[in-house]
Amino acid sequence: MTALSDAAIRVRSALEERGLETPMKSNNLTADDKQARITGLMTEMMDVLGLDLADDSLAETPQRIAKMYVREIFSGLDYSYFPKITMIDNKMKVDEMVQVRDITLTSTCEHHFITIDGRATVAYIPRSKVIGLSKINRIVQFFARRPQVQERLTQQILVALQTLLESDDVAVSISATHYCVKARGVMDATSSTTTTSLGGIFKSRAETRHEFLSGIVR
Ligand SMILES: Nc1nc2c(ncn2[C@@H]2O[C@H](COP(=O)(O)OP(=O)(O)OP(=O)(O)O)[C@@H](O)[C@H]2O)c(=O)[nH]1
Ligand SMILES: [Zn+2]
Repeated sequence: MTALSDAAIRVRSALEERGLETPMKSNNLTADDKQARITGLMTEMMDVLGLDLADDSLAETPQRIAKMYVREIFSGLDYSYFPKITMIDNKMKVDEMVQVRDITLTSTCEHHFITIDGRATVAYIPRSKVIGLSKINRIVQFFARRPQVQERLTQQILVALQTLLESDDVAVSISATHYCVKARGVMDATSSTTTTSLGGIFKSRAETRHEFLSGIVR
């Protein structure tokens, strides 16, 4: 088992304290154990659906799905995948908003295990430290790689950045298409959902909120 980074530990406890951690029950399975178990379960599911697992195109699907869940689309359930975070002292005394727009966001709806496809915009006002820009995208990606509801995902990104930046002045907005809405059920192909989480000055000061929200192109 890989030791967790200090950043991962701090972010996890901040989410736990605020009741924002993804509901999980530890089962002490290693990643390999998880892949083996899911492979068996997917084999059974495909069998129940009446699919022929002897077919050369289907034969490896259970293994593929197990690997995809554990190592890719649900890897954010495991804090050993939390990105390495680079912080730089704010020697240049930046005190205006830093905004990263249109971060590609691909997640999975926890109600239907189907894709959520969207974009995130993240902003913060630097205090003593600035964060390496790509780390913002990586934090978004980490929390997106879980079964999610969009509201929790938005909050988790906010709290993770507040914790790392040691500042409340962070804002996150996500606009996304839920394939559980688009490709099944109500079958609405055009609607999208926007969720916003504002902290510190983004919540308390109308101009800052406006500056952030007006930069988001929908
Ligand atoms: N608030 C919220 N709801 C979500 C999200 N993703 C999916 N849902 C909704 O979760 C709800 C689950 O409702 P259910 O009635 O149990 O599921 P369902 O019978 O498949 O419902 P339909 O999707 O309406 O066919 C649906 O309304 C989904 O649209 C999300 O990120 N946030
Ligand atoms: Zn859904």
